[in-house]
Amino acid sequence: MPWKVTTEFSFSAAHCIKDYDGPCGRMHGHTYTVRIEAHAHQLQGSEFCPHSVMVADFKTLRWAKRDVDKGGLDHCVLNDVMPPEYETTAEMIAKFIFDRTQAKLPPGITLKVGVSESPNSWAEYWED
Ligand SMILES: Nc1nc2c(c(=O)[nH]1)N=C([C@H](O)[C@H](O)COP(=O)(O)OP(=O)(O)OP(=O)(O)O)CN2
Ligand SMILES: [Zn+2]
Repeated sequence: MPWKVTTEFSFSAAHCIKDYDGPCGRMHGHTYTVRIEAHAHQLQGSEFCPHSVMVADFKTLRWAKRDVDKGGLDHCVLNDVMPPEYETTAEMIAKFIFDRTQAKLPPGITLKVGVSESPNSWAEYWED
C-alpha cells in the first residue's frame, strides 16, 4: 500500500485483570502509550476535511486520548468503559481501540494498533 501514517499518544487509566493471581488483579493505574498505523491505497477526506489529502485524519485516529467524558479513554476505569467481552490486557485494549477506530473511518484503511503499559512491553493488533 503506498500511503502510511503513524501517530502515537498516551492516556492514563485504571484497570484490574479478572482472576489474575498477583498485583495486576487489584485496581491499579498505567499511563498507556498507543501507536496507530494506518495504510491506504488512496488518500481521502475526513470528518474534518472535505479534500482527498489524508490516509486518515490524525484527529480521528487519536480519539482515545480524549477525556472519558468526551468519548475517549483518559482518566477512566477501563473495566467500566470496555464491554465485558474485552478483558483489560494490553492485547485486548489494542483490539478495543482497533475496533472503535475502524468504526470511525471510511472503508479502504488498514489499521495496526499497539498498546504499551510500560516502555518494555507492547501488544499489537491488526487483521490480515
Ligand atoms: N501479556 C500481558 N501480560 C500482562 C499484562 C498484559 O496486559 N498483557 N498486564 C499485566 C498487568 O496489567 C500489570 O499491571 C503489568 O505487570 P508488569 O508487566 O509486571 O508491570 P511492571 O511494570 O510492574 O513490570 P516489572 O517487571 O514487575 O517491573 C501483567 N501481565
Ligand atoms: Zn496493569
